[in-house]
Amino acid sequence: MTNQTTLAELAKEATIGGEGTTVEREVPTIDLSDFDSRKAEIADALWAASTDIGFFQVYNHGIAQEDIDAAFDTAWQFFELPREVKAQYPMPKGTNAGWEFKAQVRPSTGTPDNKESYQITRPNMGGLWPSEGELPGFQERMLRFEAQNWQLGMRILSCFALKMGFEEDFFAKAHDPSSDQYQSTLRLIHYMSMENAQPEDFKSWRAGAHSDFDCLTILHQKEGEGGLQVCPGKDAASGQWTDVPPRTGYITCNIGDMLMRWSDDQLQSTLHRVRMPRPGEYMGRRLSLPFFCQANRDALMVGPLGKYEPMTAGDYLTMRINANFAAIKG
Ligand SMILES: O=C(O)CCC(=O)C(=O)O
Ligand SMILES: [Fe+2]
Repeated sequence: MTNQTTLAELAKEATIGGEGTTVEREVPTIDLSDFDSRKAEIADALWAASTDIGFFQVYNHGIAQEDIDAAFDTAWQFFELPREVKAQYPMPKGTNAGWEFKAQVRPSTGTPDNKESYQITRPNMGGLWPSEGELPGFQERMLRFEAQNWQLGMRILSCFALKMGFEEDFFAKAHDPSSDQYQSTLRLIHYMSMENAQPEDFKSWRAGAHSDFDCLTILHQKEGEGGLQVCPGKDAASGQWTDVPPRTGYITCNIGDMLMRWSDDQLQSTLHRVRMPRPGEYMGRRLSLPFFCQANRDALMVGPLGKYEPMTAGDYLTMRINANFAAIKG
């Protein structure tokens, strides 16, 4: 069962690398204001969006816009550091920590994404923080932003817990940041400017089609820096993609493979990608800040309907990463 699932997930990615067509679809927007008193209603809306398209945007989400803007500014300060400085903090293989440059190859495309990224996974940051001299305040600001995202992620996951018949703090316990088993990740991404690019450069992808491995992704984007497209499950074979334009005040969220399995395939992990800008669109650099809620390595995934064998989140991720790697090599 386990291996079949992995192969099915990979087969889904490998057949979906083409351009496809663009269609309009509605991505639900969900108001999180008065969260505690409106929780049942919010949980219904989150569940409806996530059992259907697997993507939604939240507003009145509790993270101050100035904190999001400051996180983007700080991320840009990092990417502007000289290459030799960033190269001191390379991502160790098989981890989600440190800096990589055009190194993430997707099975769907077989080519590296046209981006650089820096990832923060709390327990794995030894030797990977830029020094205070190189970038003052970076570590402190980014850890604070990571915690704000964790908070929002756990609020949303508490609604899924409610719907799945678990205790409301079930997922917060499974994503405990004080444990050395913690593996949730804040990623800073810089997609390079295409202002002086050659026509053939536009044939690659900013991020090739993929589904996320995690439970839930909280994705910060900047208005005017679009490109994210989604392709919901039942339409994946038809290659019909839908633009999700970023809007100030809204945070885009999506279900990942881990929560799809954990929910016995009730919640949908949906293919998505970041396309290149088209003629007439903004050609400059694009930044995004996704936070991946990945349950701690020792968290045991047992679905409410018992569809799959119990498995730890650590084993699940290792299985996915190895299968991805094999698919790329094959
Ligand atoms: O940059 C984006 O908008 C999406 C990034 C993404 O899908 C990912 O890093 O998994
Ligand atoms: Fe993604």
